[in-house]
Amino acid sequence: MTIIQHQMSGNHCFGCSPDNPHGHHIESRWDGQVATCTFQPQTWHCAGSPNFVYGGLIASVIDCHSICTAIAEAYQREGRAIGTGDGILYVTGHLDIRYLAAAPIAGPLVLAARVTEAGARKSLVSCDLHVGETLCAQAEVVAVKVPASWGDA
Ligand SMILES: CCCCCCCCCCCCCCCC(=O)SCCNC(=O)CCNC(=O)[C@H](O)C(C)(C)COP(=O)(O)OP(=O)(O)OC[C@H]1O[C@@H](n2cnc3c(N)ncnc32)[C@H](O)[C@@H]1OP(=O)(O)O
Repeated sequence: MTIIQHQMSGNHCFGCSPDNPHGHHIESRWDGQVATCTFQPQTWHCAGSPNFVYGGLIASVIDCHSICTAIAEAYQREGRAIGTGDGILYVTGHLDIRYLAAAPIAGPLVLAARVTEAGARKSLVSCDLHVGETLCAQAEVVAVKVPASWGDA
């Protein structure tokens, strides 16, 4: 399965660049419809309780995974392999997360995202985050298309 982040160059993102030494290095696997991601939280990613994952970390991995899903789907819609030809870039316009159950720090966090609506300037992405059988968070993300030059600004 294609790892979205491995197909793109010039990515400095804290959440998903393979090259940011301080980042989360998430990897989003795209099957053409759904992108999945597994993230192993560390003990220091905890919330007030040492047993549960910090909500901001959950938002961070959902954000990156969802935007990369929007990017992958946009390349596919144009009939191009990810990262080929003129660059396609989306940013987060809106991130709406419902935290449904505390996520155990033992993890792993398992994310699944899909584009539910795609337009010329924006895509809507729906993302579920499970730990084991438990749906811990559910998000709706508005991904807004920006010029590729945004990545260099
Ligand atoms: C290719 C080169 C390689 C580069 C290297 C590779 C990198 C590869 C991986 C990167 C992965 C990064 C993953 C991390 C993602 C972040 O963390 S991005 C950082 C956080 N986000 C930001 O900083 C965005 C800041 N905001 C902005 O720049 C601008 O407000 C936006 C979001 C671009 C919108 O600009 P705008 O000119 O207002 O857009 P506008 O034309 O008015 O709206 C377009 C559409 O989006 C909708 N929209 C706009 N804003 C919103 C909003 N906030 N809520 C809802 N809808 C909205 C509008 O209603 C409109 O919809 P339609 O009318 O078309 O239906």
